[in-house]
Amino acid sequence: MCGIAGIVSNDEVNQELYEALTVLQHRGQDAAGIVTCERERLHLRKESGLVRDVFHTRHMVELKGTMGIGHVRYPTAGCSSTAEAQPFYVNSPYGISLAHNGNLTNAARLKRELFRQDQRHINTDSDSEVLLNVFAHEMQGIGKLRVSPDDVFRAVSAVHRRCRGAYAVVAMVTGFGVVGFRDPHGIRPLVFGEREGRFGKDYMIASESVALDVLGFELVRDVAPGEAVLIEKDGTLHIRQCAEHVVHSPCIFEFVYFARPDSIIDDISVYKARLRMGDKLADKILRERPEHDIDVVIPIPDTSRTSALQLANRLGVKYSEGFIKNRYIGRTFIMPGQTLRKKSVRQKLNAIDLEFKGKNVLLVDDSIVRGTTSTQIIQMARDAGARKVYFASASPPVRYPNVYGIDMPAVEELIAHGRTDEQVREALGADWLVYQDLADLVESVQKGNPSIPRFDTSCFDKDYVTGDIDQAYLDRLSEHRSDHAKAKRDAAATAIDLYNTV
Ligand SMILES: O=P(O)(O)OC[C@H]1O[C@H](OP(=O)(O)OP(=O)(O)O)[C@H](O)[C@@H]1O
Ligand SMILES: NC(=O)CC[C@H](N)C(=O)O
Ligand SMILES: [Mg+2]
Repeated sequence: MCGIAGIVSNDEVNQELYEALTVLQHRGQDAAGIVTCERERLHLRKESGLVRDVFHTRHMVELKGTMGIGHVRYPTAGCSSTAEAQPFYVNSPYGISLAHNGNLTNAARLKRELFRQDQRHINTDSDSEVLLNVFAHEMQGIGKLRVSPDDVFRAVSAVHRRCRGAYAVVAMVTGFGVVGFRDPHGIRPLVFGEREGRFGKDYMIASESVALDVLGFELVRDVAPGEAVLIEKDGTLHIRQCAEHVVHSPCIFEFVYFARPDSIIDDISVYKARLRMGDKLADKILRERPEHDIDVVIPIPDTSRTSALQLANRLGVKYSEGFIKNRYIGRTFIMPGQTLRKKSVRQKLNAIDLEFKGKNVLLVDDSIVRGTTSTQIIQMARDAGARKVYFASASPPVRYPNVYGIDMPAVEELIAHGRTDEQVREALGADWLVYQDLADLVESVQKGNPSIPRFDTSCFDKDYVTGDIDQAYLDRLSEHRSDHAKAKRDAAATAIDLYNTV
């Protein structure tokens, strides 16, 4: 999952883009980048690392201009090399830069097409570079010196015809404006907002509404699936639906784990959705074990806190913060490589023994994916003296790869793949394991906006909303992106790119 942001303002945007990326850091910890436009000149800084490590004062002063876009990356294609940090840039036509959240499912075919038909060179294995070049090629077709909003919208329509998969995008056309668009399924989130600037309106497009809140922008609404929102450099706003067929089906995992609870996605409060997940899970526990002997409910910080609290309330059982999280360690699930993820869980979480000693504890997490967190946490609860360790997951078992921008490519890495719930319980070492039912999860989220017809739930049920995923695709994905394959590729990667401020 990546975070993207774009701002067109009356004032310099460097500091605000930096702040926006900091607020979106939970969506990507691997690399960060900002490109700004000062009249006809672009300024770029991107590098591997967290936002606070990538941008130093010397970079910030160079990032001049009143419009720009930014990106925080969590790789789901290609490798972790700095060469694949975003925004990407092509000089022709017009000088276009682009930041992408999601994952194209037909990137390999498009890459061949771009080379053979469009005579374009793609220098990395990133699907986002492919996406930029498709967009650029369609803009090339305009064949005019000056771009108009119609031209940009036509190019976005062509992107929708050629690209498959998930893409929430901000792109900047040098000297012209910033455009945000979302794939026709609206798999990844994208919102826009406005604010009264010094000489007129300022606009911002971002992955999550929390970035608008923090920067003082008023949320206007979500960018609709297939829609494009274009802000010209003078602040003129244009909006157009650019897709022919739209089936809104956002990724449900955003609500389970990725998004911040204080964000509103597709008119659904992530916080409230998580509270409802807690309610539903409590109801299931009461159904399955009306005579349960749980003494205390303990969340696994951070993400499960919201649903765990509600679950405890509903059960009428004490809630306790028995694990303390080191605030300087990031999210472990989106770290690259299993060795680092494993080590980081222990560095990140520590138990307060007295909350466990002699008690039957119910540990609650939002999800169990590889089982890295839950296996260690259960052991820590036992080491802290718990009598019984029960485990509840606010989402169903993750059994299938995600192909839309979450890096879970290889089924053999998923602890629930090929295992019954009982076998997972055994593998985790828990005394009891309860998973949320998929129908309950969907209901928890959908209740916030019943007009959304469906959600992408593919990692739970193998039903891929774009309809273009078969077993051969999943096999190729697993071969290319398993932890093992990635480690090999990352070691070999080199950086060749546009001049990068150092
Ligand atoms: O089964 P796993 O492969 O371990 O993945 C699932 C865990 O990873 C995530 O936590 P993470 O530490 O990434 O972030 P958080 O602090 O937001 O909970 C998620 O909240 C689960 O705790
Ligand atoms: N998580 C994402 O959205 C990743 C975007 C893009 N596929 C990349 O790997 O850089
Ligand atoms: Mg967690």
